[in-house]
Amino acid sequence: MDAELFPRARTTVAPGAVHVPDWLDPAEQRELLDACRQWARPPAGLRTVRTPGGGTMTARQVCLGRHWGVVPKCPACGRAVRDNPDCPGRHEYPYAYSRTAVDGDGAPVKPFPARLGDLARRAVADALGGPAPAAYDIALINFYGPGARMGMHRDSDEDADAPVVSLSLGDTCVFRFGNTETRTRPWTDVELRSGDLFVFGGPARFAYHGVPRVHPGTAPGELGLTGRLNITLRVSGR
Ligand SMILES: O=C(O)CCC(=O)C(=O)O
Ligand SMILES: [Fe+2]
Repeated sequence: MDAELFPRARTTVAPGAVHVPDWLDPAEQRELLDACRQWARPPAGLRTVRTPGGGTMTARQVCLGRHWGVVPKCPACGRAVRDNPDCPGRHEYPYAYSRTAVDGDGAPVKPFPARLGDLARRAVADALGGPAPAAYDIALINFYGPGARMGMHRDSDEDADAPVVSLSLGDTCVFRFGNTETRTRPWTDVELRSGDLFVFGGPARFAYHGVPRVHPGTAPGELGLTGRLNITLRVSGR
């Protein structure tokens, strides 16, 4: 498998953005994968995410705690998205969090397990040091099958600036971590492998990032996963 002579080093990719290789051991990875398989079952299970322009994302997703997706109505004022420029809500972009799988089967989203909150706090403490916020309450789990990728975007639908915690399982990917101003360069490409942790908070919290490539067939054989899973843990602030 990974035959490096030396363990991969932890890297600060930008102030507030830290990559910790091999943060989850093989047993923890398997346990998390088993849990993801349960969470991916209906109701409110793994779904294809629609994009505002009528397309679909190539990574499929399941949410815990809050459902993230395209909403036809603004959660702040109840009017059609893009239809009320005076609203303090999120009219500029029709994604939002809700309690049900509004763009899926409509079922209530599964609860956010307390142990994922514990994991998130441990991750923040390990990666960034210092105290971690208590309030982790959202998990977005993305499954990358053959050819799936994710375009450059910011995680900006939360009402909190707590660090985002990202855990990777299965195939290795190229994770592109950019800047807070534009979705273009400068960026840094980081290889995320099964068990790796990436945390972005502080000045890096709202940086653009994406997954331009997943390397098929690179998952550790003993994990038993074809493809890649990424779990991001977040604080909704609501
Ligand atoms: O798959 C990844 O590593 C990144 C996922 C991501 O950026 C997101 O879910 O917002
Ligand atoms: Fe993201």
